Amino acid sequence: MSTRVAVIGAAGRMGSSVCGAVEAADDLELVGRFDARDDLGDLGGAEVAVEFSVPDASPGNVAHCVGRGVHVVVGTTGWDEGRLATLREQLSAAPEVGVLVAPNFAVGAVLMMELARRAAPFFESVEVVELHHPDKVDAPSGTAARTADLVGAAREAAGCDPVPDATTHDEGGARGAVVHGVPVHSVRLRGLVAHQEVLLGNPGETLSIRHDSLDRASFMTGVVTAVREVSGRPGLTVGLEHYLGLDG
Ligand SMILES: NC(=O)C1=CN([C@@H]2O[C@H](COP(=O)(O)OP(=O)(O)OC[C@H]3O[C@@H](n4cnc5c(N)ncnc54)[C@H](OP(=O)(O)O)[C@@H]3O)[C@@H](O)[C@H]2O)C=CC1
Ligand SMILES: O=C(O)C1=N[C@H](C(=O)O)C[C@H](O)C1
Repeated sequence: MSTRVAVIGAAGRMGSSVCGAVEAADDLELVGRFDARDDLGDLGGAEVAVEFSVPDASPGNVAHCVGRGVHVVVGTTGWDEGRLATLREQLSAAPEVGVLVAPNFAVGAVLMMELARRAAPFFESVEVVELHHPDKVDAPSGTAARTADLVGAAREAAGCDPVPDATTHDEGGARGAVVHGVPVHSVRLRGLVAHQEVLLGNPGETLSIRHDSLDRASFMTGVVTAVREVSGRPGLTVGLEHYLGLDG
């Protein structure tokens, strides 16, 4: 039997790719495409919804799905701690529903974040550079914010000093946004898709960990895996690493 799937944000760059990936999978059936201004209603009878819209709309869309007992795979950015806490409350009233919020569905990007988290306590300096297509509306990227959070927490737990930085004058913000003590720099360039480099430095050596999504196909294996598994993982999961067995 096929799993019935609805896509929210279906006309967008990611949504349209996800519709294609669902249609190409023998065990999945695309039962609804929803976009801005559409009434989500009963989500076309879907068992699982995939949500790739815009940061301001995503929490409302996900709450709608949870309220109807529909499992959700969420790729939209902007899910800060406050939004996640509200979602956890909503899920406590629907304990059978599974929601995965993942800032990046590319397997290589998940590995990049994990490698950066593990490497960060061994270096004095760490900075994140994310590079994306110029139609992206949010900065820093969700992946960069998550990477900086993981790296910052790992360094805190290991008792690392703050990253060294003698800057005293930065009126233009050239040193980037600081997330969990980690400088994050955002590049927007025509021709790019989604790229990130984590730079680590010690006296006499540097380590660069880079991931490149050259095509949105890079996200589809992760999305389809999540669609297949989300109903078996009730409650809130943050990060695809938990579905890939990388959380041990
Ligand atoms: N987790 C991951 O692996 C990835 C995450 N992303 C994230 O996914 C999100 C979407 O990216 P992308 O596809 O490039 O963006 P797009 O702008 O191409 O697509 C977003 C779509 O959502 C629609 N939309 C706007 N408001 C609503 C609403 N209230 N309900 C439903 N749909 C709505 C937009 O319609 P309209 O244009 O008419 O406003 C548009 O069609 C971003 O947050 C991005 O960062 C992107 C790639 C990978
Ligand atoms: O908007 C994008 O394109 C992407 N958004 C996500 C993010 O903000 O991290 C994932 C990936 O980087 C592509």
